[in-house]
Amino acid sequence: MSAAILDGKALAARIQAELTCEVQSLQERFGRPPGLSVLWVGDNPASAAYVRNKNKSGQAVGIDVAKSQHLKASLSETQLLALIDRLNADLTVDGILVQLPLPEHIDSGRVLNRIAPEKDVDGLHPVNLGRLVRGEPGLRSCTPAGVMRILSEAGVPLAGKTAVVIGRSILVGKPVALMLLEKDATVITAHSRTADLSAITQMADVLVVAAGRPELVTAAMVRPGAVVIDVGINRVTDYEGNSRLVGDVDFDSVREVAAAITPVPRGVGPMTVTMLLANTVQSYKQRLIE
Ligand SMILES: Nc1nc(=O)c2c([nH]1)NC[C@@H]1CN(c3ccc(C(=O)N[C@@H](CCC(=O)O)C(=O)O)cc3)C=[N+]21
Ligand SMILES: [Mg+2]
Repeated sequence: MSAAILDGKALAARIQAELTCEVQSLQERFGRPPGLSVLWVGDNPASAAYVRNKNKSGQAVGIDVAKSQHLKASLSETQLLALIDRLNADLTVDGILVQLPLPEHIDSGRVLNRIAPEKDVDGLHPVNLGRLVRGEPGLRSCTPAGVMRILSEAGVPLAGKTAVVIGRSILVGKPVALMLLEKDATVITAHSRTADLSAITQMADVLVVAAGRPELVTAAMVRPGAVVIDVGINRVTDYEGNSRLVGDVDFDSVREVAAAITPVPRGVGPMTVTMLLANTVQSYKQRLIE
């Protein structure tokens, strides 16, 4: 048996087409497009492609990304906080995203706390994370939201199922575990200190892998018929010196045992970007009403 491939890129394209129509009609009704400012500080090479995708896709659906900025690595924390204050006060900006990681000399917690919660399209402000914990509506982090959308579009049942999340980051592991719990899954969070990871992962009906370790999950760790969502994105160089992207899941072996699996690239990554755009539109509409 070979798993169904959950095509995140195709789903992303479909949702972005819907967003394009919606943005067009919002623009006509309210006289301005939704605005998104992506702030990229320094030159972390991994961030370049992601930031480019966010701005390019934003523009493609009609979101105004003119206030996105690439800032020099020597920018002080004080300068970054002052910039966020200006964007918070700017009525044409509906969404602010500070690309992580930030340079060492900047405290990312303090920066994320400064973003107005109603413009926090990354869903990382304590207010939005608190709303998630409490099961209240609010802006939800993009990668976890993308994972949940892939599962719902594929019709994967969650209530009463065992979901295992590998990884406990604030960007992915913790919020996705809460979202799975909200859908009545029995959720286990495994991480780098978990004893006998394989025994835990073999329990999973749904396995979400956000460990940040290339091809950590092999076929022997996966229960036959499980649904596997690979959040990892790692650039590796093979013995011939060729560079390629791999996930945290050994795709070629796991696809032989899983019922369904997301590829890397073209899996979760494009959905992360799409959920960012959806959050920006949500924030725009919310801010119009309030
Ligand atoms: N504040 C913040 N919010 C984030 O959401 C955030 C972040 N920081 N830091 C880094 C991670 C990573 N991330 C991705 C975005 C797009 C792709 C993406 O477009 N991937 C494509 C192409 C990948 C490629 O070709 O390099 C794919 O998987 O098919 C992947 C990963 C957002 N992140
Ligand atoms: Mg860890």
